[in-house]
Amino acid sequence: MLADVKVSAIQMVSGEDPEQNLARAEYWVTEAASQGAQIIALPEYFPMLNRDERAKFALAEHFGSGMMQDRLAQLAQKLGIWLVAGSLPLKGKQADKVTNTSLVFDPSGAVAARYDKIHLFDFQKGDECYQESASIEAGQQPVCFDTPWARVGLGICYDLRFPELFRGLDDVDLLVIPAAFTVPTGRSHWELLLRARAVENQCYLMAPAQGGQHDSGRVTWGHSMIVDPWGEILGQQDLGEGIVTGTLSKQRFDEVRRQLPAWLHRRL
Ligand SMILES: O=C(O)CCC(=O)C(=O)O
Repeated sequence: MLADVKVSAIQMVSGEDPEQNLARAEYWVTEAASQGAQIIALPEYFPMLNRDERAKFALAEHFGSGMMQDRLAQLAQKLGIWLVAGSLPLKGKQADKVTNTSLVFDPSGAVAARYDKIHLFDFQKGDECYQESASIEAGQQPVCFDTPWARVGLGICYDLRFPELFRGLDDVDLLVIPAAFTVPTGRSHWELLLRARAVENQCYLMAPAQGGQHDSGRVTWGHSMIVDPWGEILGQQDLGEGIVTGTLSKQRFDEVRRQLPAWLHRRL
């Protein structure tokens, strides 16, 4: 179903102040829209990247109401774009957990999709230690949604390592994977995994990331990227805030699947 469309991945270096981060996100999304992007995606935890789990709980909203969701809906509506709002914490079913959720707003400001991160990042290497499973309620459902140009599948950060999640989606044209990768894993695996997911699914992939030194002391890998169905990198930003824009081309998409019909050769 793909039709040509411009898309943008926003890279951020979110600090601890949600108001400041939201304002930066609004600025960059507006900038991307002014460059003609119709589908714009923010990174994981764009409203706040913090080591303090309690701050995440304080920020979490109920699904369907709250300042962050209102601002994002208004932004999508004002600009007339599809906004994949990276991820933000929403209140979970369990009182002691939140979800790590990507909300998608359509140009009317309505929520077109909700994806809760399925695979939780528990990791220990040197100084870097994360235990997402202690505070995050895992999602259960793979999610994709349709825009007028493309069917889009969603994943968040660590999900990138689980190819079966994306293979299970219904023939998407574009994968959007907001992230905040660590430096050691990013250096070794980020580009490799992004390009592999694009090549094996023969689709476009856009990965908006956190990238740089954050107020909290955390450092993230960045390298936001747009990859085409052949695995070529259409654009990337190493570190710091900015926009990566690219055009999804129907001609290129069809050509890759025609020349190398691996998608058709799957043994389901
Ligand atoms: O998979 C990785 O290496 C990083 C994942 C991560 O940072 C996350 O899911 O928050």
